[in-house]
Amino acid sequence: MLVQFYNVSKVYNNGVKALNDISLKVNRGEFIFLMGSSGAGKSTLVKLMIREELPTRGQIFVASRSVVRMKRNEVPTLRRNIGIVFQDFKLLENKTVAENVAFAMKVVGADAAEIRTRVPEVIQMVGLKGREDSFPGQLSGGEQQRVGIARAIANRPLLLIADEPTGNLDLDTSLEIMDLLYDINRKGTTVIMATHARELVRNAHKRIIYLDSGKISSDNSNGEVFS
Ligand SMILES: Nc1ncnc2c1ncn2[C@@H]1O[C@H](COP(=O)(O)OP(=O)(O)OP(=O)(O)O)[C@@H](O)[C@H]1O
Repeated sequence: MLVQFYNVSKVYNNGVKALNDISLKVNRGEFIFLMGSSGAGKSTLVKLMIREELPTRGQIFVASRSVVRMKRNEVPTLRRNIGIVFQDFKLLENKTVAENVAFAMKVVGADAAEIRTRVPEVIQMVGLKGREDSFPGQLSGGEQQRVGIARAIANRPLLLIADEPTGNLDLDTSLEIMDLLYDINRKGTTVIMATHARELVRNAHKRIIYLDSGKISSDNSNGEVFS
């Protein structure tokens, strides 16, 4: 078991109840779509997993460690085990493709030799060989998201969280990004992808968790899309 939520609720300081008694388990190796309308609580669920927010009630475990009881000095280890891909890429514009990936490794304390071998490896994996020295501004949206994915997997995370990763991309490019995420999942990384894109989820035959007003309204392993 990689992620466990037990009766988790989150009430923000302004009184908004973003999550209401959520329980869920994620096995190692799963690929999960997280769906639900705007405000349903998807981002809150993600923030709790990476301990950017703490729950108001309930327990959360990631890789058997309690995220709630975790000491401050254990948070970097948690975050190293989780790679995150953002809708708006969040690349460093004044760094090249290779430097963006290398930087993500440097900040978690990887040594120079490790960085030298791993950076070309992940760049190749995401299909950007030959673009190492390009800057983000010289790349298409799809290519920029590939850099975002390369950076997220550079430290070999147990879990990859993609928050609306295709939100800024056209359908063809989105499908290419999906193939890349499936490929990463096949190689063993657990993937949780929050999305509104029904056309990507439909026929994917992956587990879909629907949130509705802070509750899980369905959790379907067959990958059936409900209206
Ligand atoms: N930091 C915060 N402080 C107060 N309320 C918040 C905060 N973050 C989120 N909320 C509220 O919590 C609820 C759930 O928001 P959340 O961002 O988790 O939804 P979401 O499903 O990710 O939405 P979207 O699809 O638009 O990203 C919303 O009502 C939102 O306004």
